[in-house]
Amino acid sequence: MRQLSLKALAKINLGLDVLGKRENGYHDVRMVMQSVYLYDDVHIEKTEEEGISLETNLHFLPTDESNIAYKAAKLLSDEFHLRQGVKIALEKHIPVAAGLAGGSSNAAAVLFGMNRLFDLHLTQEELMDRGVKLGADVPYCIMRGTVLAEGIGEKLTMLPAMPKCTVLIAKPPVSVSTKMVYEALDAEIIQKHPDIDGLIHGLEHQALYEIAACMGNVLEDVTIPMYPVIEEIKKEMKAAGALNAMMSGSGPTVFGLFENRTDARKAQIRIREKALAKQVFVTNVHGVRRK
Ligand SMILES: C[C@](O)(CO)[C@H](O)COP(=O)(O)OP(=O)(O)OC[C@H]1O[C@@H](n2ccc(N)nc2=O)[C@H](O)[C@@H]1O
Ligand SMILES: Nc1ncnc2c1ncn2[C@@H]1O[C@H](COP(=O)(O)OP(=O)(O)OP(=O)(O)O)[C@@H](O)[C@H]1O
Repeated sequence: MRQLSLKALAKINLGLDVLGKRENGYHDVRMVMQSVYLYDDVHIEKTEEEGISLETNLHFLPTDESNIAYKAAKLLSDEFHLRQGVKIALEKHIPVAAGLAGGSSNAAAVLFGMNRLFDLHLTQEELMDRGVKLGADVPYCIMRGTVLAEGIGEKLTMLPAMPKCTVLIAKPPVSVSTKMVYEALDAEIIQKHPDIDGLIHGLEHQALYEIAACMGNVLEDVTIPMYPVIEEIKKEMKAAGALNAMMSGSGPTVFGLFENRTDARKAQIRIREKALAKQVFVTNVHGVRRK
């Protein structure tokens, strides 16, 4: 096999709680993660000449070592002293710096793809051990599906798959630094912890209303005061019939869960008309078939 084309899925956080802070600045989290059917296309090709080359359709993204997909390729290439090179093409659709793990998902796809192309025989767990060196969300992006993430996000437990529903995703035109959001959280007292156990209970009982009611993200307290547009988008989604709407990750993207695709479409149009966000996608949760 010389080349592979992979779908690097975006994630949303159905629940995001922060439990404490470590000496290295990272935070202990308890999160329920969910893959959605919004993805970047990642093409990976093995080349005869050594070295890594990367291209992308987004002119503002770096194509050197500072691209996390490049870092992923370098990590495996160095560790396994690969004699052949790799050519990566990223066709980005996932909004950037959005709280949707776009970069992490690209890195996960490169680790997964190179493991196949170069016959490295790494297990999923071994790939995830390498992934966490690149970013806290990368191990999850390798595992995908509905997952409880603990530790700094790398301790993963599979959960029952999210019941089918429509997900509306809206990224307002502001960019948020994850590092800055976590640092700003340190100056705050967390007012209300989300009900992660309630979310898990809802998933176990396939109870979409309970899941929606238990959604919560402590990082909203940091990001929403900075960007009130997030709250406005949440309100639009709820007014259009969303079971609930919330910020994903460190933001600024908002997602809403809908039982009805027509309502999600209506909300999409209103959000665009009111110029709250241009990047608005009607999509679905992505179930992952387990062996
Ligand atoms: C906000 C989330 O996306 C929710 O899924 C993740 O917790 C962040 O995952 P990520 O972007 O892959 O995180 P990394 O790239 O490893 O870290 C970016 C920055 O976020 C902060 N960070 C990240 C994860 C974590 N558990 N605690 C942290 O404090 C650190 O300051 C770090 O410098
Ligand atoms: N392959 C990549 N795709 C997107 N962004 C990348 C990539 N490589 C490096 N970056 C840089 O990483 C930063 C964060 O981008 P990304 O889209 O991964 O953020 P995010 O959606 O907030 O991720 P997370 O939810 O994991 O915090 C951007 O400023 C971008 O320039």
